[in-house]
Amino acid sequence: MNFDLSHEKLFTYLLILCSIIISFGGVVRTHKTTYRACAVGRLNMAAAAAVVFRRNLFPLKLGQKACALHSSCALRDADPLPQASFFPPNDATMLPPGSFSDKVAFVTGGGTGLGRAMTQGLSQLGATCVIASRKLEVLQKTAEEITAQTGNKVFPVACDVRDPAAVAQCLDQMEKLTGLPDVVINNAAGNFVSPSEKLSPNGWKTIVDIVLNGTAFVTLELGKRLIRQDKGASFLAITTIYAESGSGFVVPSASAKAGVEALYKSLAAEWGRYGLRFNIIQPGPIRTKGAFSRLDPTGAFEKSMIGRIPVGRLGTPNEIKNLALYMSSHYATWMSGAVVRLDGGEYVSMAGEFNDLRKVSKQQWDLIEAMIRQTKGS
Ligand SMILES: CCCCCCCCC/C=C/C=C/C(=O)SCCNC(=O)CCNC(=O)[C@H](O)C(C)(C)COP(=O)(O)OP(=O)(O)OC[C@H]1O[C@@H](n2cnc3c(N)ncnc32)[C@H](O)[C@@H]1OP(=O)(O)O
Ligand SMILES: NC(=O)C1=CN([C@@H]2O[C@H](COP(=O)(O)OP(=O)(O)OC[C@H]3O[C@@H](n4cnc5c(N)ncnc54)[C@H](OP(=O)(O)O)[C@@H]3O)[C@@H](O)[C@H]2O)C=CC1
Repeated sequence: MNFDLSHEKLFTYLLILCSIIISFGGVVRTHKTTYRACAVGRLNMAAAAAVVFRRNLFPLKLGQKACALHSSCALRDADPLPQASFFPPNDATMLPPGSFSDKVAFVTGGGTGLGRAMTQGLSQLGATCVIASRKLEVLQKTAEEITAQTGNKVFPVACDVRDPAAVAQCLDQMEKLTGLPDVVINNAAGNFVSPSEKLSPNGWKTIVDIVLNGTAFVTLELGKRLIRQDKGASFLAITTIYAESGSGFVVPSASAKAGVEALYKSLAAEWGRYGLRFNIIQPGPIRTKGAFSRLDPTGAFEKSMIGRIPVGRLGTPNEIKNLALYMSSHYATWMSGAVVRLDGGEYVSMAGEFNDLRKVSKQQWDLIEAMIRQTKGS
């Protein structure tokens, strides 16, 4: 067997080994002060390991080395590309005030990240909102903050979307609080990067249960209730760009998100006759704690990811908010079965065979052109 252990790799493995040993120390010791010291040690070790891991994948220039060795720089956000200055995000709410007056909105995963941003926007434009997820404390805090900011009530309801009985109970609670919704946003999700050969059956099931079954339980239960009451509504699902292409290392999520898209397109065809619309947003990368802590925990991939986005930057939660509000509003009543990608061009940039030729310089193009012209008549 050929072991290629460069000094730097050896150092990385040693650091990871040290952090594991120190972690065990933290678990075994019970004295508070010692535990705290260990916890700090663990964090520093993890940060140092993250730095070295990142350096192995993307070697740094000389001037950056001092920063890389300092743990506070370890998980610094990657910079946007120069062209991003042409495309600044506009975080202002796009639709006119009152666009959701007298409307009720139900948002799963509305306590954090993109769900929170969409709830904030709906509430700002007049909606009464119900947000549902597992962590009641997180929901309560978000609900209080948004209600204080907009003056419109946001109700938190605890619900694990994997459990159909819990979903039914949550919707019972919602009916008592607000009545059935006019706007439904299926945003809750679970995900983590993992080589597929490391996935356990329960790892697979967990993601598929949250993303596909959870969306189906919420959508079918709400759909049946809305149909019974002869009430129209807009349903929106948040998927992702790799729902279409598939992606290695997030295979349960890719499979489940593709399922969600099939579910929504199918129901758009079947349930239009009941006054129900179904649409999908496929976001590209947007910095949220939930996503980045599970998809890029070391921070090693962010720079290369930004490098393949033609607009040169990540998206913002408010950009998704504005699109979601439009698609859920009375301005979009002719939109159903639509899949809208919002990703700064990342998807097409990854798909095109020749797109790496962006790296070719002007001089290199002159050379290439001359070589091609020389083939004339051959
Ligand atoms: C390249 C840079 C990327 C930067 C971002 C780019 C974005 C572009 C496109 C993005 C798409 C984004 C999609 C998203 O969905 S982001 C949303 C992320 N948010 C969340 O995931 C929030 C909710 N998540 C959770 O609660 C957990 O993470 C969870 C694991 C999904 C569920 O928690 P819980 O029910 O408590 O499950 P557990 O009991 O902890 O685990 C269940 C089984 O899963 C196994 N498992 C857990 N983590 C891992 C892992 N990292 N690797 C392998 N297996 C894992 C766990 O071991 C359990 O299985 P068992 O041991 O067999 O019982
Ligand atoms: N950020 C990004 O780059 C991208 C995100 N997306 C999609 O956007 C959506 C929001 O993600 P984002 O805001 O980034 O991440 P978050 O982790 O912040 O959001 C996920 C939400 O889902 C909730 N949730 C998870 N499991 C369950 C469950 N079993 N029952 C009920 N609620 C649950 C979580 O709340 P709780 O823990 O309280 O249950 C959380 O509020 C997701 O659908 C994600 O796939 C798509 C592409 C890119």
